[in-house]
Amino acid sequence: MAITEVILVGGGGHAKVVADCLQSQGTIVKGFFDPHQGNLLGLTCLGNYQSALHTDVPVIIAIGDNAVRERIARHEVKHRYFIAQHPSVICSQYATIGEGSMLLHGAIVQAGAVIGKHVILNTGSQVDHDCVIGDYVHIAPSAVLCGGVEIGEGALIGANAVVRPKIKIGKGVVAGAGAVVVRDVPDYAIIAGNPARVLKFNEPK
Ligand SMILES: CC(=O)SCCNC(=O)CCNC(=O)[C@H](O)C(C)(C)COP(=O)(O)OP(=O)(O)OC[C@H]1O[C@@H](n2cnc3c(N)ncnc32)[C@H](O)[C@@H]1OP(=O)(O)O
Repeated sequence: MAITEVILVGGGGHAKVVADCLQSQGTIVKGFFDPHQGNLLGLTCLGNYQSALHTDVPVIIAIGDNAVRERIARHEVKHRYFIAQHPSVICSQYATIGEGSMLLHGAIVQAGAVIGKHVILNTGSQVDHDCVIGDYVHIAPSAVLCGGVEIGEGALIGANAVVRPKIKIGKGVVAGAGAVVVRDVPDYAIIAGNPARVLKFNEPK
């Protein structure tokens, strides 16, 4: 089997988890691009984000911040994007996964789910049947999306949140850690609690 090489864009905490995930799936992480040139599991820093424009090795934008990940994907880096999928992930053969997405340790994706581009399905998150997840979304650790949930572009579903079946969550929404989402959520709302209520709204992009 051919050994795949990948380069990460980003060198923070999320990149650390993604690098570990990639190595666990047998992929060689050649290094990372990061303006801060931090220490990432002993990997080689290859320069800042601009340097990433010049690589032809497949890339993953391993940055947890949805807006930054989107900005880099849209404007700065034009690449072949790789999908990270830890060996512990359970992903239905009837699900589709967009380029650049990261399915981290223990995530579960069920039949009929459609996952967009550059999405993070973080540790132990669950995306059940027929969910539709927009580009640049982050489903945080242990969050649970019941069947048929729709999540708009760039939303963050916080750690351990639960979303009831067939709920529609707008773009740019932030659902707080532990939120229990029982009704549809408008674009850019920040919600929290059980049942989740709107705290305020983010500025639309
Ligand atoms: C690997 C990883 O680390 S992935 C990381 C994933 N990230 C997360 O899960 C974090 C998600 N973010 C949150 O939960 C945040 O607390 C947010 C977005 C809900 C709110 O953040 P902020 O806008 O900064 O609000 P702030 O902290 O000022 O709190 C505002 C009020 O909401 C309450 N509140 C904040 N978060 C929550 C929450 N998760 N559940 C219930 N209430 C909350 C606060 O107690 C406060 O109440 P008060 O006004 O009565 O004092």
